[in-house]
Amino acid sequence: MEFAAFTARADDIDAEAADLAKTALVRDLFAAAGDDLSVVARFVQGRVFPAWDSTTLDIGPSLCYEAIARAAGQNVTAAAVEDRLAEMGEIGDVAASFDFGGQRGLAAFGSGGQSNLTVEGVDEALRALAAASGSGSQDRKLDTLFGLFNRCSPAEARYLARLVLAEMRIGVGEGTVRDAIAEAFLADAADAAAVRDDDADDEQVTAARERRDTAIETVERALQVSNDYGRVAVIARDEGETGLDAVQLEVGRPVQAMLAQAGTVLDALDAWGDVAVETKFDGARVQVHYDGGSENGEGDTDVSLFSRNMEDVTDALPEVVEFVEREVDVPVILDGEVVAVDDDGSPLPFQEILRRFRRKHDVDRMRDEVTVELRAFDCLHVDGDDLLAESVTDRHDRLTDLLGETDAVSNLLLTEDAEEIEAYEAEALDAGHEGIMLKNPDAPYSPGKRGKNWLKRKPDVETLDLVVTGAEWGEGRRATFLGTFLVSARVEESEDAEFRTLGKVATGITDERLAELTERLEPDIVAESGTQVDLRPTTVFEVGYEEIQQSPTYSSGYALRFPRFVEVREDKTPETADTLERVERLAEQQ
Ligand SMILES: Nc1ncnc2c1ncn2[C@@H]1O[C@H](COP(=O)(O)OP(=O)(O)OP(=O)(O)O)[C@@H](O)[C@H]1O
Repeated sequence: MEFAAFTARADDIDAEAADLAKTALVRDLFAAAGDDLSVVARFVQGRVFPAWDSTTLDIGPSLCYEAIARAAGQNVTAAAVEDRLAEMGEIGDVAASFDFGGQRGLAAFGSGGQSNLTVEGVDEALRALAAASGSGSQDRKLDTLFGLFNRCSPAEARYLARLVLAEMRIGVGEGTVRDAIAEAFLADAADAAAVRDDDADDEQVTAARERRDTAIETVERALQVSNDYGRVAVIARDEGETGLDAVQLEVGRPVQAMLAQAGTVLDALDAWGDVAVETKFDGARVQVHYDGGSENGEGDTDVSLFSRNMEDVTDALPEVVEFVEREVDVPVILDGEVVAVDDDGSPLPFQEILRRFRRKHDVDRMRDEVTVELRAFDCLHVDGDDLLAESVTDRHDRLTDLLGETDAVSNLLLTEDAEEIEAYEAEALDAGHEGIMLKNPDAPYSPGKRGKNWLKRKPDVETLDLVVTGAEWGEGRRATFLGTFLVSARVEESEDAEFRTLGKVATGITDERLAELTERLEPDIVAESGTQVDLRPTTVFEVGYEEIQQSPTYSSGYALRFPRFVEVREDKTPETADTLERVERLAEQQ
């Protein structure tokens, strides 16, 4: 395909505002792309390389301005290009505003005022440019880019500049490309697309939409698995649905990470009954690919580690590479978090992992300063089996089969009991983790999706300022601390400060804080029975919660679900703490 033909269609796509009509134009472009289909499917999104490939062109804006300036002629400097950019606001428009290649339409172009650039030629040139490395590589990049601009018509220059800086600005996102692939090459979607434009009756339109949606899902799955729009477009055209269904994960090619939404324990229990609960590790997401140790040439590591953005971070994390090589002997793709830990394996603050995560220099020196470890929580592939469609629990079983029940694997609790979740959360927070994740135990792994199947437990929106009226001594290593605090609301009308109990708070308090609180509250103990103590009301806690429930357990007639310690309200006294009336009001508003 001529590059000029591609850019003319890009202009048409840009000019079309309606989503469906835009998709139809992209579909027609794909249908006309012939041998260049895979490149066109990427270029249309401003990509030269597939998403799984972390190769970059490594062309910064200034190199691009310099190349444009050179192609624009002797009197134009990079500074002048920048000035024009400040005026016009967008590099494509700037590139299109210059007269490249001397006598446009004569010597520089072939017959008919066309440049002789092809989509394939531009792709090859850009790939060669990306591969340039070592001394003088920036100069070679500049030369190649200058050569390309020098041959461009204004419309071509507009899109070349945008392609090089990875933003096409024609309003074509991943969804448009996916739908266009389905419409161009899968019979069901094409047929459905035709129906939607007609004056068909509702039933026909619904049936057509369903056929189109099914076809789109087929494309979507193949895209999720391969992360390669070009390859999927070609498979859809040449092998149809059967070919797309056969697309498999490939070890070494990262998959988009599944993401979480904020949610509550009660949301999770309501929606799924059983909940898979895990620690939320406070580190950096990492996807581990290991080819099982097959022969792959001298000294090459066969473990690759990718960040959440699919950037290759293998060299920064040698401990994780060594761990995988030591513990695993089959091909795998694992999902997890890499955390910084102290000598006991306890988690260190998030800032510490940032000192290691993308590091390119001094890795060995930093390795001595900050120790990192893998915490795997999911398993996408083991020894030839793709597991994306399996449930959370089955995938986790495969993970423990692989690595055993060690610190390197999340400890998954399957429960329908809110109190068990509360206890799990308390333990996770005590151990210094960020919190908990709640997962639908039956859910598949949906790459790139921020769906409702993974919830990160939401911080409490509403808090109450409650008086501490009792406590319990802890157990084991915490036997000398007050560990659980009974919190109460003030009865507004009461003459002599009356308080009604509302719940027990044990979650969200570090050991250090417990020691402080014990020291502070011990003088207030007025009665003791077993591990339980009554306290003179002096101290106000800010307490978070998920829900207020009617309950006979406490004297207020209410109970807080998932109460959590937030802070001591040093600025409040029991007289200014929240009242039972406020609690009642909040309970009604839920
Ligand atoms: N057990 C776990 N299961 C899934 N994700 C976990 C787990 N432990 C830690 N995580 C991390 O939690 C992230 C989701 O939580 P969070 O939303 O706080 O992450 P973020 O990157 O700060 O924000 P966001 O994902 O909303 O952009 C995951 O991407 C993963 O890195």
